[in-house]
Amino acid sequence: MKSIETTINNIKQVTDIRNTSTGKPLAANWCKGTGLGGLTDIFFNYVSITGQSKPLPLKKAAIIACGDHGVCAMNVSAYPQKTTIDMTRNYLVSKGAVANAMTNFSATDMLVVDMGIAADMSSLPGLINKKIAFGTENFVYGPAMTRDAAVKAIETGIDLADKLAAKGYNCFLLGEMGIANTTSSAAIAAAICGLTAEQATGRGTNISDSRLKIKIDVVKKALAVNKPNPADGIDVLSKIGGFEFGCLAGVILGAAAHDCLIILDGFNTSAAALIAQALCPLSAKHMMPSHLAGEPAHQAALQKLGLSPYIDLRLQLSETAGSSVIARFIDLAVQIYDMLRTDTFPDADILPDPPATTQYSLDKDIMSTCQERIDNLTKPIKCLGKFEDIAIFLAGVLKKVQPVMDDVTANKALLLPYILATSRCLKIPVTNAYAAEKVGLILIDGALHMLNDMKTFAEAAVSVANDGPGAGRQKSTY
Ligand SMILES: O=C(O)c1ccc[n+]([C@@H]2O[C@H](COP(=O)([O-])O)[C@@H](O)[C@H]2O)c1
Ligand SMILES: Cc1cc2nc[nH]c2cc1C
Repeated sequence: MKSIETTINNIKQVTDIRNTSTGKPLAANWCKGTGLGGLTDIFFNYVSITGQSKPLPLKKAAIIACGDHGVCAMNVSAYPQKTTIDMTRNYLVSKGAVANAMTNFSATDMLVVDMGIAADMSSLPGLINKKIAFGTENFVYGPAMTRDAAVKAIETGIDLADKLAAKGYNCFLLGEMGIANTTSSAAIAAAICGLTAEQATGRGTNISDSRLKIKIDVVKKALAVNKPNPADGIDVLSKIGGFEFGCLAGVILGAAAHDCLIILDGFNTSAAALIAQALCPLSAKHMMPSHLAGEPAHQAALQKLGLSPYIDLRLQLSETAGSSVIARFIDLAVQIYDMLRTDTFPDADILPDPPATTQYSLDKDIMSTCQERIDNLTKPIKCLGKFEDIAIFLAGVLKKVQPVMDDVTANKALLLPYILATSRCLKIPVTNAYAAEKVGLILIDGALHMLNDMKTFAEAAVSVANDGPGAGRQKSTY
């Protein structure tokens, strides 16, 4: 197993390939296209990080690190701690979680790692057992883990990345599962970005106002009791972190040392990234952001990392939902690049701003049945924002609770204005009509993967919410 220090020593600076002699032909080919908006940055960040002179499609691995948190005892989540076990089973047995749907959507191989679930998981087939302890200590009273355990968690992630890079993976998507871990990530962001507990703490799994008050107080106490040193990533991780965050920080360092791309996801993956950056500032240059999550400190965390999100889908999760979208956009950008290089990119209109809209006739009953199903899929309620809106809209237009991509293709002429409008989730919109249609269809494909690949709480035997808007709405019998 490689040490943190050896790994860090192998991480190189990333330079924008457009400023190098290898990159000039790439830039010249790409410039033949017009109206490619945010795809331009996505494409050049990918090739710059991976140092490719002939851009290739991605070979993607998702690492879902799972761990429990002693701080769960403070009543800071909308779900019982057992949900960490339930969801880990769901990834591997029922295969009905967001991470299953999204890795299907982005053709990503998924690995699930037990870094510290508070139960014996040894009988679960497919689970990579790297358990460090049965959950962290409650960091309100003292450090979450020892310094040695923090180092071990990071080195576990480095080792996973080393092995995957040796198999040819060049892109890493990060995911995590751990009830109460947004209390940890809020504390990490507060410590490293210099935020108050109030600024850093959000609703996580969508907790009520009363739990949010408790959670803010818990973060305040954790910072006062532990006094993490923001300049020392291991100190921060050991005092207020989680085993899964250590693993993901290690994956980032290991992947960066192999010139691989790391695509961040929600707030929790940014907390892991802040730890990696504290250990090795250069590692942040190997990361690409995806979406802006609902947690209030996500913006500050991304800013500290020097990143600006490409999309806003109102997602509140780190289960590869945002990173899968960016992975699909990279694959699209590589296809477009190939067409530009070979002069086969179709002539396309430049769209007006804003694009044309259409009034659709919507079946409200079908939409509310679809909404109920989505609320009962194994995820915190309302955490998939725009994906949920897209699926419900399509159900209403196509008059089918669970439409599929073939239904969209069969009704493409009708749906085209909606498809083009959907493409506008990119912060720098694509105005080329050909590319905008592809971008819109990718988002629709993601939404329909969520709707059709995910299982309900009852089907996957996952615990439902006991607080916030999910309580009562999510049913263990649905
Ligand atoms: O990463 C995010 O942006 C994010 C935001 C809200 C919730 N989560 C997920 O919800 C769980 C933690 O939420 P909580 O309320 O239990 O702290 C954990 O399993 C995360 O994967 C993740
Ligand atoms: C509560 C909950 C938290 C999660 N975190 C990641 N996936 C999740 C799914 C559920 C259901």
